[in-house]
Amino acid sequence: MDTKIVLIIGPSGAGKDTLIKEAKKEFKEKINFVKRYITRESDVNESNYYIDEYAFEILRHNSYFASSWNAHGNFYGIPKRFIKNGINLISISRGRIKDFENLYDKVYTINITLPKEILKQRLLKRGRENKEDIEKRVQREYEKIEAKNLIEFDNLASIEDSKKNFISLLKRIENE
Ligand SMILES: Nc1ncnc2c1ncn2[C@@H]1O[C@H](COP(=O)(O)OP(=O)(O)OP(=O)(O)O)[C@@H](O)[C@H]1O
Repeated sequence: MDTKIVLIIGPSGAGKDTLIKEAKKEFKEKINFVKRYITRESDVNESNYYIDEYAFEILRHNSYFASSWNAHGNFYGIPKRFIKNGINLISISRGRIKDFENLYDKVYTINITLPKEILKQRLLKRGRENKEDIEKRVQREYEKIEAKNLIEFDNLASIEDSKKNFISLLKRIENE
């Protein structure tokens, strides 16, 4: 079985977590939902591994991570040894696509998209951030995505329909 990397990207509120959760229910251990190391405690919705900054730096220095980054003062890293044969699904920011393309032959990038107005409505409904924050998130402009195999995934449909489309997309990649 080939190693395939499926990267999930898209703006905040596009539906990345929702679709990944649905894929987990469908595929279970047939897909490797790749975990990460983080230099902070995981929140209740995450199942990542905590590591302190000192240990993180030693691992990073020794090329332990396929990809690592810093966001809001914390370090995140995806160990190379977490990548398995078959499909590996990883949610990351677009800035890290190249890390994986440099290391692995088969990398697919799925960009979850939504019109800004709908994005805003969904973020408001989710209610995790305040209005000002949401406005900033929605107005964020992104540069063109540079990816070898870029797949645009429109998440306008109902969760039920989008879930089906997302699962068939993953099955197509699995059988390619
Ligand atoms: N197809 C859909 N139809 C309607 N609502 C949806 C759909 N997909 C996701 N949502 C809702 O939109 C909100 C944002 O989705 P989600 O949290 O999965 O986005 P995200 O891309 O993971 O965001 P973030 O990057 O901020 O974590 C959630 O409240 C979710 O229930």
